[in-house]
Amino acid sequence: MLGLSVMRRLLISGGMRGLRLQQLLSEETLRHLQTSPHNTRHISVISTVSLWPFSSQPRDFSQPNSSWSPEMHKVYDNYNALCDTDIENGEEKRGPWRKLPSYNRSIKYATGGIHLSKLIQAKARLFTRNVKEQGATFEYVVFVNKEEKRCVCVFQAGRLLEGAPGHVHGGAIATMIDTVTGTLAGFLSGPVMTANLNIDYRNPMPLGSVVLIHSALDRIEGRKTYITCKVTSTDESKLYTESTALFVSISVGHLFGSRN
Ligand SMILES: CCCCCCCCCCCCCC(=O)SCCNC(=O)CCNC(=O)[C@H](O)C(C)(C)COP(=O)(O)OP(=O)(O)OC[C@H]1O[C@@H](n2cnc3c(N)ncnc32)[C@H](O)[C@@H]1OP(=O)(O)O
Repeated sequence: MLGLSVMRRLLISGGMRGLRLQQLLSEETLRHLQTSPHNTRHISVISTVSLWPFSSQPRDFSQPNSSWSPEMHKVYDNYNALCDTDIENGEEKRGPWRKLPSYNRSIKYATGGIHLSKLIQAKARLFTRNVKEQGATFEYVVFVNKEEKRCVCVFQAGRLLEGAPGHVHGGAIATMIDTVTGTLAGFLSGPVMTANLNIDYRNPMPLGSVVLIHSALDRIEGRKTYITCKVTSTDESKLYTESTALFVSISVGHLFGSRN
């Protein structure tokens, strides 16, 4: 095993494939973290700690896999095509749509001070990405439109998400709504937490369905970001749920118990 000083030199020289926090967060989240005076101390602690240098590239769960139904593939392909880069007069032109990568945890194998050890638990996993069997629970990909301040998630509900017989559990649907609205709020406003989530369940969602979760910014008032959300069939003819969500911007210190 390499000594710590050797590993540190390899990391500094860029000779290893160690991942940094900056590579795992969206540009917007990092910008908010770095510009907020509340976060300066925590981000400087976190960002200087490289992750375990021998870890491989984390798996991006938003990539197609063999559990996806033909419908899931088709809708994914349609939205993915919107993310293509065009070449105009020799210049790369990027449209407003972007596919977001998705990992099963945000920070891996970091070592550090008391703040990090409180936040980072080696065995912690993102709730929606913690089942190894592909297709068993939450299969989803989020596409964001930065200009229109909205996003669309393509979601295939696996068999382990059963609630009412043959149908998706209301809590699993709520989880996906929280995830998608939270992703949009975080994309637009930086670090946030869900303060309020209201859901009207309009129609039962059959297990194995592929649905679209449409989420859009309603308004931002100071620290409050209000998001609306609708879950529909892929042809948008059937409405499964309607919801509204409130996210409140937090400082990183809030996660450590600070109210400042
Ligand atoms: C990092 C990378 C990760 C990868 C990501 C993967 C994506 C996954 C995405 C997953 C996403 C999953 C995300 C999750 O699941 S987050 C987990 C679920 N959420 C929580 O645990 C949050 C718990 N609550 C709190 O921590 C605090 O209460 C918060 C932070 C929300 C506010 O406490 P704070 O002390 O900071 O603020 P404040 O109390 O002064 O309030 C501020 C303003 O807000 C208004 N207000 C507050 N609450 C409510 C309410 N219920 N209805 C209406 N209004 C409310 C309040 O009146 C005030 O308004 P105004 O007086 O200013 O007008």
